[in-house]
Amino acid sequence: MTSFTTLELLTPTGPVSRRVSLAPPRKPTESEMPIIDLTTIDDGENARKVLAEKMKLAAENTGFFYVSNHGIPEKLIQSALEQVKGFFNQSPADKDRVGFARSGKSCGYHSVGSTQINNTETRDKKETFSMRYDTRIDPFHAGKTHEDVNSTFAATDFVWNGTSHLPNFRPVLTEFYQERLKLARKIIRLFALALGLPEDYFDSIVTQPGADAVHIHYPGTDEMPRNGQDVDVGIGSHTDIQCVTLLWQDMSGGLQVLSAADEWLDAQPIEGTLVINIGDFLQRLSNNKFKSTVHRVYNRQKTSRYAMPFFLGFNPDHICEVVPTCVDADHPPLYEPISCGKWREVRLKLAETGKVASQDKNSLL
Ligand SMILES: O=C(O)CCC(=O)C(=O)O
Ligand SMILES: [Fe+2]
Repeated sequence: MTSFTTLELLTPTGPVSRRVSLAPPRKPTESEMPIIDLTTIDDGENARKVLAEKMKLAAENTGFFYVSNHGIPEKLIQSALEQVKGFFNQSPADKDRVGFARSGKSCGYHSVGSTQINNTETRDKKETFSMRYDTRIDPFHAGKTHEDVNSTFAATDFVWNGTSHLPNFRPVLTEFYQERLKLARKIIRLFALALGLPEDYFDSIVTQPGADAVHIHYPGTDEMPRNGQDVDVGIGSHTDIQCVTLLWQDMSGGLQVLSAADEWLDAQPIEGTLVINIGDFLQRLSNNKFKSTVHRVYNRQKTSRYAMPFFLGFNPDHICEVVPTCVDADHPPLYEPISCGKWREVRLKLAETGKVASQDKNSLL
């Protein structure tokens, strides 16, 4: 008989207790995590409608799928990985020069164990280097003068100044960020089609989006802890906050996705693919049609695991409501309008403190 434990999870409607299987993760079925081939993504709207239909099925099922032929050169991904390894191989003091708190808490370095995304699991056994959206590197704004809408220019300059001794770190990570931003904008167009909307429906609200790139190192483990205890979780059970996540993972394995039946699925790495998943904000806008699904990572091997997720949100100040195609007399909107920036802030505060400020309570409805 399957046995279960209970985890507290942060969901779009606030924290909930959820029954979760203790059985080892199983392989997902084809429809739980399909592979969608993006070769035809630039071939015209009819070709994109075919892709969008496949994405819709995945979005309504587990909210997780793989994409192949996504157009980001493998060579660029491998160069980014080399740079990221070089960064993490530095001394703790060198990494702390670009510490998250020092940068103004919007980008930079988090050390191993400094975060705990889920309070019912262990601290997260990972270290990260995060980049935030910066208009100056957005190909969409090339050749324009820039206003610092998010007040992050100083923070991003701070982290690049603190890594300038790693000569290719900034240019390679910037190029990789730009490629993912372009791909994420194409993917959000496919999601618009998948929601029965015109494909340019979201275009005007991804011009200066909340778009974060995180580079993660999960250290290996030398031996299994004694007394039947498991190793610490790499990143605890959570849902992603914004709209769409594009995840590159190395071949280590360890990413687990919670099925509708509360069982863990093994989102095994597939060479040449990215994993795409839906975040809470897109679930809100879709009136829960699209699923923002709980996932976590364990690195149980002796060697390091590396992963590089990219999170796309909308322009932070734009107030968004449930989209018209997901509302009718039988399906009234389940959520109040809110901006993606405010939503992110409320969710991060909730993750940090376990509480929502009373003036923000309505935002979580
Ligand atoms: O490392 C991974 O494969 C996933 C990381 C993740 O879920 C996250 O950063 O939100
Ligand atoms: Fe995640």
